[in-house]
Formats: sequence, structure tokens, C-alpha cells
Amino acid sequence: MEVTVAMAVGVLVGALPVVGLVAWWWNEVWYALPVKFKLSGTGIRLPAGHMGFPFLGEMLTFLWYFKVVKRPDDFINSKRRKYGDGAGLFRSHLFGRPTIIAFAPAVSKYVYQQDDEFIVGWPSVELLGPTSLVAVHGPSHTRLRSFLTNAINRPDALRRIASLVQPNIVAELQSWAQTGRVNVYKQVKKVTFENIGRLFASLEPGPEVDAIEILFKGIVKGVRAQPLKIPGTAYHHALQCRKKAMDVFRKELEKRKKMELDGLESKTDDLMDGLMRSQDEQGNRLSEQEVLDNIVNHVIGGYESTSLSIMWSIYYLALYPDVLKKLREENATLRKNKAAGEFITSDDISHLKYTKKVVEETMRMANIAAFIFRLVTKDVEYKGYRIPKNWNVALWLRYSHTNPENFQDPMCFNPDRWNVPITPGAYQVFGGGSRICAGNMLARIQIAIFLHHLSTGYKWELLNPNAPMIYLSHQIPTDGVEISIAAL
Ligand code: HEM
Repeated sequence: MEVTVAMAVGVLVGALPVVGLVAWWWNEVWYALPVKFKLSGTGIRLPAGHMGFPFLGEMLTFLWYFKVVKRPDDFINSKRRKYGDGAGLFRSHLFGRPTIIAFAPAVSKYVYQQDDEFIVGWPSVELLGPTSLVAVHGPSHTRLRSFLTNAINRPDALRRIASLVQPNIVAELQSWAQTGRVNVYKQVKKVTFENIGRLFASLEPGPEVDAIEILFKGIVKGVRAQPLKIPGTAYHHALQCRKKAMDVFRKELEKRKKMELDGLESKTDDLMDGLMRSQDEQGNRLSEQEVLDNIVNHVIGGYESTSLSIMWSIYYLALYPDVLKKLREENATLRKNKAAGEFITSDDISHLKYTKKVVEETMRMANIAAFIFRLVTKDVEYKGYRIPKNWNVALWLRYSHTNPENFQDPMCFNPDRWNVPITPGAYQVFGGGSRICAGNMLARIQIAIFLHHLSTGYKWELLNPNAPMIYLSHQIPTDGVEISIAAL
């Protein structure tokens, strides 16, 4: 008996290395080998790399760098050391799919230009809506973008946005100074959401907007979760939140349609109105579903990203007093030409040269969209490398922003680096090509307005300047940027 147990243990122990070896090469054999076989003799190669374990792929290595050692850029650096740069591509297996990692700006540029070959495969269309900007392709995408550009990015829209968001920002900062101590991430999210509610559907801050914010927090969690429609999962919850959020906006839209039918003039002038009224050259309007899907899509796109950017600007300015001094001087000069309590305009912001550099430098360092994904619809050749059909491409944007070859001393917050032109294509915080962020002007203007009122009216300090960072799901200090703040 004892001999049998000992033998079984012996066999198991002996088999372990073999099992490990099989697991280590499984994805290579399953995904990479058939492609290499097809390519043999053609001179075309699969990008270098290793695809890791079955199902997990390289997720353990990814988590090691992002979560454990907290050196996220070494995930790519370790590959560069091992395989060299090649054409700026590696093969891998991440987030459950075979993946080509594109870390060189030139590859991202190429991918942005090939809309038909590289389509958006994430976030889930179910959550964003089948007729949302992210979900549609080709001519439908071009058509929808022109409607949205009209509603958000035109100079008159930006003027209106600048005046609508300021009362809330000014009031929020005053309340911060009264409290004296603030968790910036938490509070900025609140004020950003209130502003989005006002801009998109003229919703006034209060219990209804707070309830909608909770729904969107649920949706945003689901965007990052595995798409399992099982009760109790984040994704299932997110779908329910989306349905409820759509119901709220649908009710508002029906109210406005009824007013239009009754010949009553709308008193609102927001994104919903803009989308309802816009017409293309043939006089066609957006459908109800398109209006609603795109409101939800834009809230998801704009809510957390803008909040994080504002949070990071407050963080870096506390750490770099020289930058704050210059920012304050520029904004104080503008204030001198304004009456007390008068708001700044989008035209004023266009003249705030240093402030604009602070905004760009903040976004470079914040790396809010660390990477974005595309799904490959057909085999593609790039500089002698095969990007296989049905694989994912991960455009590793943060690597470009933190690479000293693109930005000297990249971890230093230095708005003056923007005095000279940067490496072409190296700055991709908003993505690029036809899918460049639809809300980039809106985000920039909100950050600049926040900085104007903050720098001219307040002084603040980080309470935990050495708080450790987390990098997933976003780069953020663990304390959410706790500050003490007072009026100047
Ligand atoms: C600092 C803030 C922001 C950052 C860093 C950011 C980043 C990005 C990035 C990287 C993309 C490209 C995604 C891809 O190609 O897969 C994108 C697309 C998009 N963003 Fe933003 N974004 C920000 C603010 C906003 C705001 C305020 C809105 C809405 C008002 C918004 C709405 C969108 C939409 C709708 C798209 C999809 C565009 C398309 O597919 O044509 N974003 N954003």
C-alpha cells in the first residue's frame, strides 16, 4: 500500500515539470504555430513574444508589473530587452485573447488609419448601445460623428459649455475651502457628474442626478468586467443600470418631443437638444435610439476620464510649486480684466497658453487610457510582420507617454516641454484617427476652467504626498488625493 502511494506521489512530482512545460507552450502551439506554419517561406513573420499559459496567457506577468511591483512600463521594457524593438510589435495573450501589443507610435498611427481592418471590439456594444458612436463603423460612424461634433465641439457649443459648468465648479471649490480637507477624487467625480448631467440633459444637481450617478458607476464597473450575464456579476448589474439610465433619459426625451409637438419652445439647450435638432445635408435627423445611446456613451466616455484628469492636475500642482506659480500668474492676469465673480469664456481659455500646457502635461502623465483595443477583421501585414485575423491589437498608449525617447525625463511634470514640438505621434492620450476622442475639447475646457478658479482662489497641500500608487483599473494614488485647502 505504502509503496503504491509513494509511487503515485513520485509520478505526480515527476509529471509536474512536464505539465508545466505543456502549459507554458500551449498557447504558442495553439495560436502562434498555425500562423507560423502558414507563413513559412513567405518572409513574413509573426511578431516576437510569448503567449503564456492556457486561458491566462500573460496576465500573470501583466499583473506582476501593474499590481505587484508597480512598474507598469517594465511590462513592455522587459519585452524590449528580451526581443528587441523590431517594428514596435509583440505577440502575447491578454484579457482572454491572442493579442498583438503595439507599443511604437508608428504602429498606432497605422492601426488608426485602417478602420476596416481594425475595429473596436471593446468596450461591449451591449453596454454602450448598438447605435452609439463606439459601436458603429464606416459611413455610419462618419455620419454620427458629424452630428456629435456639431453638438459638442463647435465654438458656440464650447462657449455654452464653459458658461454652464462654471457655477458648479466655483461653488464646489468654495465648499472645499470651508471644509478644509477634501478627498479630491471623490469630490471631483461628484462635480464632474453634476456638470455632465447639466450639459447633456439639463439635469440640476440633486437626488435625481445622484441616483443617475450611481447607475453610471455600475455601468463603468461593468465595462471593465468579464461579459458574463449571470446575476450577481458586475456585467449583469451594469446591464441593469444601463436599462434604468436609458429609461431616465427616454422619459426626458419624450417630454421634449411632446413639447415640440405642442409647439412649445424648448427652454433647454443641451446635448440632448443638440442631437435631437441636428440634421445632415439631406435633412435627416438622428433616431430616438441614436440620441439615447449616444448620451449614455458620452457619459461613460467623459465622466471618469475628466474627473481623473482634474484630480491629477491638483496632485501635480501641489508637488510642483514653480509650475503652480506660473499658472497662478497667468490666470491672475486674466482675472484682473474680469469683474468679481465674472466667469471666464472659452475664448479666454484659448489665450491661456501656459494653462493649456499644464492641461496637456497632466494628461500625458495621468495616462487615463493606458491602452486601447482593436479587433483584427482580416490578416494584415505591417513592415513584414503578420497581424492575424481575429486577434486583438492592444495599442499601448501609456508606453509612448512614459518613454524617455519621446519625452525627456518623462516622470517629471514639466509643462514647458510643450514649448517645442514633440516626437510626431508620441502623444496619444485621446487615441487618434477617425476615432480620436469625441469629447477631447470638452475635457480640456473643463480642466482649464477648474485650474483657473483653483489657482486664482486657493492654496492646497497633499496630506499624503508619499501615498503609494495603484495602476489598475486606473493610475491613482491609494488615498484618492487627500488635500488640505484654504482660500488665498
Ligand atoms: C481626459 C479625458 C479623456 C480621455 C483621456 C479620453 C480618452 C479617449 C480615448 C483614448 C479614446 C479613443 C478610444 C479608441 O480609439 O478605442 C476616446 C474615445 C472617445 N471618447 Fe474620450 N476621453 C476623455 C474625455 C471624454 C469626454 C469628456 C467624452 C464625452 C463627452 C468622451 C467621449 C468619447 C467618445 C464618444 C469616444 C469614441 C469616439 C469614436 O469612437 O469615434 N471622452 N476617448
